[in-house]
Amino acid sequence: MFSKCFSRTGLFIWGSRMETNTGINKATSSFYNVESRRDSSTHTVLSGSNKLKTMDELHGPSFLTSLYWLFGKGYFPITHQMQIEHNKIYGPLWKSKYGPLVIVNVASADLIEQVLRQEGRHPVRTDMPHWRGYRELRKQAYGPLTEMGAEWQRIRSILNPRMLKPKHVSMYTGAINQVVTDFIHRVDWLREMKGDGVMVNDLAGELYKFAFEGICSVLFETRMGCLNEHVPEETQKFIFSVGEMFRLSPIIVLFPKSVWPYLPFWRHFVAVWDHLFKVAQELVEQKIAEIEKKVEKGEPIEGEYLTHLLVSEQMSVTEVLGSITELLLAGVDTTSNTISWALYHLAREPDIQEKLHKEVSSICPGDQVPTSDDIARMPWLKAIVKETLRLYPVVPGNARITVDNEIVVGDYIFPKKTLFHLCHYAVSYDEKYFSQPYTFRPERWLRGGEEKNRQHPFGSVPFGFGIRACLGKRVAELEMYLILSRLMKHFEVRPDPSGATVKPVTRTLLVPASPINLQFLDRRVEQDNAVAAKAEAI
Ligand code: HEM
Repeated sequence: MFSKCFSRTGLFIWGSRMETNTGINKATSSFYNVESRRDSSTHTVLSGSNKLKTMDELHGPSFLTSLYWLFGKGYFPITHQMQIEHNKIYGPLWKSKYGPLVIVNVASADLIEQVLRQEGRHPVRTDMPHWRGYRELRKQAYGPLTEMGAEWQRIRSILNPRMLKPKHVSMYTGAINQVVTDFIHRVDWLREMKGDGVMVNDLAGELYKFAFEGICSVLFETRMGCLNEHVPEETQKFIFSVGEMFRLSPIIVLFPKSVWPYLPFWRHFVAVWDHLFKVAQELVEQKIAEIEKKVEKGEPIEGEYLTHLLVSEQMSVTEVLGSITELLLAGVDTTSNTISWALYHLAREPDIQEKLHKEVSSICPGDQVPTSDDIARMPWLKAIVKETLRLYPVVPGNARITVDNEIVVGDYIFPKKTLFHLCHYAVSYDEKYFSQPYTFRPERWLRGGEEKNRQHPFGSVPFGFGIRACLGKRVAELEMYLILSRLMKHFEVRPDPSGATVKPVTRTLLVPASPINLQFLDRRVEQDNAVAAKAEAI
């Protein structure tokens, strides 16, 4: 039973696979001068002057030991931490057994680079049976997260340009800035109504609404009212459904597919997916109706993401719906949690916050609202986001599966269909790559700095790597930069006076284990008081 669960994925990794036409990836084979080929995974392979070991020679915890770690020692909700502990015990390459399934864990930047650089034409993370199972059940199309092979490549080639090309992404600045303005009003309202004039409780919960509103404004050019005083029920339900889907995913995969229909939480899992697709479908239908009206009236059809997808007719409406649903769900918890962690640290590190406030105020003085051009001149802001993602990579463990080729990683040769778990969280906290790894030090990311020059390019890759890397990277960055810079202009953020520290847990994604509550002190009042004091003095 456990083999299926862990095999198929998502217990603690997001995965994908490598494909090449030859047996052993060319780059690696020439590096290792691999001449003789593995004839069975149980024998050591002689390759030129190098002796490659096989997977059988790789050590690691047994099935029972792994179960003990997860459920006996309580690492199931903190599998990111288990990466660090196992790295200490077994070194940077070890295998974990779950019944007949074997996962190869990779916890060094060099070895992760080797795995990722051997990525084939159609990388796939994992087969995601539970997510794909829902789509099969409801006859829905796969999107970029769940599709594979040549079909995946086709979808990405359609979805990529308006998500990743800087000239397109910068066009979303106005829409996102309006959402930021509404978020600031909401912070004002929350402080007044619920926080004794300063506190905002459960910041991550509030930022989910921001992120949902933000991604909807990008995809649909529509406002959802998530940041109104009274949040629409549908929106609340959507955000709740995303959270439930991520929470249930690692539980569902514990069971073989054949028993899913009999599990009480499978019904709940299907219901939350139904809601995600329903919301996306309503938005897509609304857009189709808008376009049809314009066509009838002979008006030009202008618009960004969804309009372009529908008008270009490169995908069927069902395919558009499959992709839009996945973009929506990928766009909520990811950015919101990263912004929460950034603010959490800024509140605890007043010097870092002050430096950011100065940077933003000097580039955008007075009431000037930061734009994407302004952001390009804010290296401290960017360094803060990078450092936040190093300490809290939303995807703490990514993956790749070799599908139809053997590859060499380190001193080992791995057969096809090997599942590699890329332990990004462990690497982020490794002293080899980052000095004072547990300290929030954005300066390590500043260009020209000594530490930056020494950095390993695969030390922190929070958005993944290669052609299967995050589709929303540029939009996510723009959202995070625009909101953090504006919040800094308006507020000084201070920690929860109760002194509560917040730790992360892994629920597919890395999220805060408890609510992040922060004080937001109004800088506008301070500025007004300073002006008044100056006037009085004169
Ligand atoms: C802080 C924000 C975010 C982080 C850290 C993040 C991180 C990641 C990572 C690590 C992957 C896997 C990449 C790989 O396997 O190499 C991924 C995939 C993906 N992300 Fe993001 N993401 C973020 C925000 C977003 C947003 C806002 C969207 C939607 C607009 C999005 C959409 C996607 C999609 C669709 C994929 C699947 C791509 C594919 O398999 O082809 N992400 N993301």
